[in-house]
Amino acid sequence: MKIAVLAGDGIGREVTAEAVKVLRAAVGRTRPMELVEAPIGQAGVDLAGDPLPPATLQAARDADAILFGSVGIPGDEAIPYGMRPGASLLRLRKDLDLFANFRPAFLFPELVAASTLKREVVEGLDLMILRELTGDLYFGEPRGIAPNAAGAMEGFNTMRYSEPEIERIAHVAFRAARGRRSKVCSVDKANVLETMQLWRTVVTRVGREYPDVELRHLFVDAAVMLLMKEPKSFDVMVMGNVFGDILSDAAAMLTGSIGMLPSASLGAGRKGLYEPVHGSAPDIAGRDIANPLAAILSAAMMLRHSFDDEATAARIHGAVGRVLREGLRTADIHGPGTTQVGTRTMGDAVVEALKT
Ligand SMILES: NC(=O)c1ccc[n+]([C@@H]2O[C@H](COP(=O)([O-])OP(=O)(O)OC[C@H]3O[C@@H](n4cnc5c(N)ncnc54)[C@H](O)[C@@H]3O)[C@@H](O)[C@H]2O)c1
Ligand SMILES: CC(C)[C@H](C(=O)O)[C@@H](O)C(=O)O
Ligand SMILES: [Mg+2]
Repeated sequence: MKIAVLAGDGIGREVTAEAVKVLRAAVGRTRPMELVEAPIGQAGVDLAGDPLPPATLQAARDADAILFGSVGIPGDEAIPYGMRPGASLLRLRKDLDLFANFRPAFLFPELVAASTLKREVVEGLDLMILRELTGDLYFGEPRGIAPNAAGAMEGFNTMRYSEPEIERIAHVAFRAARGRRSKVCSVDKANVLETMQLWRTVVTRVGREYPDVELRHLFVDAAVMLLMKEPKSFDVMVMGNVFGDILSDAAAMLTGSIGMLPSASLGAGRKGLYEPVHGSAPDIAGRDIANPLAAILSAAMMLRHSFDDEATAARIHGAVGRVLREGLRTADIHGPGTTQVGTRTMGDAVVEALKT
């Protein structure tokens, strides 16, 4: 198992350290594991003058899987695109053609009280947001800021999806649904945008190859509303890059905290990039208070998808559940009757729970 560890910036470093700790403890001596650490994001700029240094890209290409933390620094939205920490992650996803981003929103029973919604609305929640990750406004050309014909500065980005790009993510959605509750909800904005009109046409056509899977279409505005109103009515929700970015953070409120949401970015093969959905959280970085469970659960997804080790993945999931049952909580999910702990203590507790 060759794993590139790209911890990045801010709390990315703190939570990745805990994920690595848990990974080492869970895998133990059962398989040889080589961890290759490399800088990315602002850490890449500081060390090598590039948010994605060539050596880091090479380490990611050479690895069987990538464990990613988060990238970003305060005010980075003002940095030119190429040098912006976030651009490193986008380049990596594109270079490795990791087009299918699985963002499960699963509510641990112990965290029902931490959810923003009422118990009956969220109890037992288990939905999968599948976000297309290498197209859309994120990568469409032309893009930029330039003077327009009237001499005013104009910012522009292009929403683009080709038929093959939509087809491949649609197939992933229907196949994923077959292993779950056989329902796909495709989220678009076909009532306004041509790109999304094509999206709906292609998803509908691909859906005919999966007559056993129920297909429903929603416009993104209604989808967000229904996600909050009746989240348990969904199974797999498939959507483009931009809507997936937004809806997955919204889903965090159903599961108690963004610190609970892991993700897997996959391509055609077994290789994947695994990262918490959250960012570098500069507001809490360096204080040992970030929730490391999303990163730890991302490591479990890595074992499942890249190394076909369902048993160890399930052990990690079980250990997280046990720690929550014991009442341990980081600040973001802390409430009455629970014990607040820091990032490192939470990681240690998961390692301990693996032994029982
Ligand atoms: N995948 C990534 O690397 C990624 C994802 C999102 C944002 N970012 C970057 O991160 C930086 C900050 O962005 P943001 O503030 O919009 O989003 P963020 O996800 O970093 O933080 C949003 C809020 O959630 C909290 N939070 C996030 N993760 C948490 C955790 N594990 N435990 C407890 N609380 C947590 C933060 O304290 C903050 O209040 C920006 O530079 C942004 O571009 C990176
Ligand atoms: C940091 C940023 C580029 C990234 C995205 O928008 O994809 C993040 O928000 C995410 O959700 O992974
Ligand atoms: Mg995001």
